Amino acid sequence: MQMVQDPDVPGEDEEDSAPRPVLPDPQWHVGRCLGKGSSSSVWLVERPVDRKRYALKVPLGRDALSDGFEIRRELGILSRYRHENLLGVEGVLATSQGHGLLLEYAPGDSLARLVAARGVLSAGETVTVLVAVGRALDCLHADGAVHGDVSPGNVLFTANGKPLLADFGTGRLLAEPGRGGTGTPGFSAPETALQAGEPGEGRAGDVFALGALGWFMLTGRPLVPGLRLPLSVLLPNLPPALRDLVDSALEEAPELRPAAGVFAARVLRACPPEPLDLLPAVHPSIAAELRTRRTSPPARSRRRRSPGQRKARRSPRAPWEEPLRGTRAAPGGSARKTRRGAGKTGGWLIATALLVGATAVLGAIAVLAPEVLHPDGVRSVPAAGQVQETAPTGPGPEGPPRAEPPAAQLQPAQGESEPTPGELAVLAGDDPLAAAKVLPVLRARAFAAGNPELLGWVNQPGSEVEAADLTAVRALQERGERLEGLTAAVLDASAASPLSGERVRIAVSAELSAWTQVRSDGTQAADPGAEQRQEVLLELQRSGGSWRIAAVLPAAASLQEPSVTKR
Ligand SMILES: Nc1ncnc2c1ncn2[C@@H]1O[C@H](COP(=O)(O)OP(=O)(O)OP(=O)(O)O)[C@@H](O)[C@H]1O
Repeated sequence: MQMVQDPDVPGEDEEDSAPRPVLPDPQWHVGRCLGKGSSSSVWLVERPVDRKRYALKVPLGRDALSDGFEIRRELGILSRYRHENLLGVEGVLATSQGHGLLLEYAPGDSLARLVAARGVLSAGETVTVLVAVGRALDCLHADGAVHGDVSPGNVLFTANGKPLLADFGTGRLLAEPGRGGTGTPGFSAPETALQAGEPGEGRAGDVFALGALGWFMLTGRPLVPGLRLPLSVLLPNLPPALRDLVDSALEEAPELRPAAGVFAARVLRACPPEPLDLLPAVHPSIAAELRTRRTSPPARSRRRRSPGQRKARRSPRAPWEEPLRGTRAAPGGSARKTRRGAGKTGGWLIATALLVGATAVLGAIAVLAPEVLHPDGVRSVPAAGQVQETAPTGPGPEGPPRAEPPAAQLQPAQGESEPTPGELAVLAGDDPLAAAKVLPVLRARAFAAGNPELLGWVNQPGSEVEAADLTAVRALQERGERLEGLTAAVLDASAASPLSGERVRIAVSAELSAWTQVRSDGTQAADPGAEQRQEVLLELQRSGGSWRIAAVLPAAASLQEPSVTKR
């Protein structure tokens, strides 16, 4: 399985290198390091007298959080925001490294670590996270507050698999003075840098980040801003309603994005939520505590139900809202344990869950992202009523892609596999502005033909944009599909950095035509894509005597030099 290395996930060594805080108050015991961010390390602390566990977030620089009075005042404000999907802020503790924030402990670790350990999540698991984070944001937005850094490192899980949105306000408390609030690359809205400091405007930015979170969970990668392809290309088996909702949250225009609460409610209706399989990501000492692993495949009763019963089932609930297995409602509404209650779940549950959980995860990956399971080989995804032959692709992780089309009908038409001599001359020339006008055209042609070979001329080897494009075009190629009619026209290209040197930035205004996603037999495979106008910043790199795209950034990134920075 392809592991995704996320910048939010600290390695073991990195965590070990964080200085262990000493607490003057003897009633606290400091345990293992839970994680390390850019400005703080987080430690498990326990109060042996009542065995209560918390997470203690301590600044990495001693100067931060030195003013205990100011911190307590701010915490007073933060503690106004209470929601079941917001990580609780419990208080302040003096440590050898300044004041630390006492937080609710989330044993299930972070979404960043989960995706790094497992790769893509299933549609149902994605729904579980999106609904929770959407509801937490709705709570903040209703009070005029904005989170500002919704990202996988800031989504944590309880042992029940309930997602908790973390770092609301506390990130700001611990950050060094002068560090901006532009969010995390891949999760910040195109307009974020432009709107910094404008109160109220950030709500749509939070919704964009929520959509980017959905993209991240479903594809296993952060969004590459700019010329983004629709999810229908990458994940044709995704429930269309969920796909459309994620796309709607990622709309370029903030006013077109839904409100967080509306988004959460619609996502919950779009696809049944599933409990998260957290086991691969948690610390070994936590495995026995987890209550989230699936003990059976998503249940579908074969019994016929009356229309009334069907209606009752249709009211969707997030998994953490359901009564735990082994509990039933006692008279008076409270839940009490049955003979197979909590604490007796033991080895059989773990063993069954390991087996079923692993199968479910692999199944989800096979359906949603076959390239994750078969990075170098074609796994055919038959269209409705069709059986396709499979054939191996070439290896080619480095340099121009060498994937071979699996069947004769997938061969690109003459002239679609290479740039024209005129285009080649521009790419090899001295004018990056001219190259910036050709590269998006070639890129669109690669998608129109379902031909990854062309991308070897377009994207810088080893770049994120190359990986994302190859994944998408190979997915199309495997299915024998193409985006018929897709063309790109660059309306304007202007320098966003000095044009001397081997790496330059060009602001590009491009228009993508409408297209139809068609199978090799000409039938339509997904809803047609609409024409779109996009403003992006292309980072071009000249290597091997030719200009290629090294990164695609939101247009707003031109305001930040040298690249988008994380708060
Ligand atoms: N309450 C918690 N319970 C369990 N683990 C936690 C908790 N808070 C943080 N962690 C772990 O520590 C990691 C780092 O925490 P966090 O991201 O809050 O630090 P940070 O300094 O704010 O990071 P950044 O500024 O880079 O966003 C998290 O990704 C998570 O793995």
